[in-house]
Amino acid sequence: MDWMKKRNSRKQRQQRNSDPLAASPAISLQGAACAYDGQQAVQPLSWSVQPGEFWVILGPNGSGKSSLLGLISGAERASAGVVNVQGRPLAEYSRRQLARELAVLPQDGLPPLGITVRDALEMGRFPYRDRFGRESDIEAAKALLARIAKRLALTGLLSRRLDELSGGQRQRVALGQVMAQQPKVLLLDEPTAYLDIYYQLDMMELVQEWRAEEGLTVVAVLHDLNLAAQYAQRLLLLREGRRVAEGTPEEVLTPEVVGDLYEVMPPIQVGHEEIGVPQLLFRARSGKSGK
Ligand SMILES: Nc1ncnc2c1ncn2[C@@H]1O[C@H](COP(=O)(O)OP(=O)(O)OP(=O)(O)O)[C@@H](O)[C@H]1O
Repeated sequence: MDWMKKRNSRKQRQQRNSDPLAASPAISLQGAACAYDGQQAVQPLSWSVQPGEFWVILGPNGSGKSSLLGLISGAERASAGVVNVQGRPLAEYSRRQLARELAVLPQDGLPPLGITVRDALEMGRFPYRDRFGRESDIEAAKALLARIAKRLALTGLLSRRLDELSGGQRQRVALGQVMAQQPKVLLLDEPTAYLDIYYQLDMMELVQEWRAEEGLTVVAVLHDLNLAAQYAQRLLLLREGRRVAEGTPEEVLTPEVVGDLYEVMPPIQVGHEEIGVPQLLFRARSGKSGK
């Protein structure tokens, strides 16, 4: 029987090798740049994100983080180079095809519209509807939305209008909407910007769980370095549209690198006993607070 096992594993290897997507990064940039009216917001960048990885992009205001997400999502056209998603150049995707592969959760989530939570979740299914707005398997779609609502504790809110929800609840609905889209890659642009600590952790935990269960690839822009250190497997640090560092939180979030990047006093690094990742305490330039 050994020969059979060997033959099967050889066959599997060959199948993997002959499948051009099998070894593809989820996202790859080759010299990709973004410019507005000739001003470079992202300098030519080559960068790869492997399937299932959790990346966080960090950098000061105006360093090109959102522009980089825009390049990956196709919201911004590359002024140079190539962007591939799931092994295929962005330019080759139709809008619907891309929406099945990649979803974006913006900073302000969903606006406080008069539509219900149920409607908002259903809107996430747009890449799977035909031109008459029908799903090919209505029952499966209903079951999916019910699972998502349960998971996000939205079941009791399905008939509520978005303008009757808190900002934190609306951000949860926004996450539910992108979950309904069933993407393989999720881009998050400061998803916790307007949330209190409870909802910040809640949002990051939900994304982390989704990633762990379904092998989702995640790229998030965050301003909170300590939150980034807790969730990211890898960090990309930008300044003036250029990569200044890349690596694990332990490798990258050193007091020197962070102090230099944000032009602040090098923060005090404390090892968090429970979670085992570096956490940073910032201090005013004078070394005193409140002055
Ligand atoms: N639509 C636009 N038109 C012209 N310039 C733009 C546009 N969007 C961004 N920029 C410029 O590109 C540069 C990078 O901006 P970007 O928003 O990508 O930075 P960021 O790191 O996401 O900033 P922040 O942390 O403040 O959100 C900035 O100089 C900004 O002024």
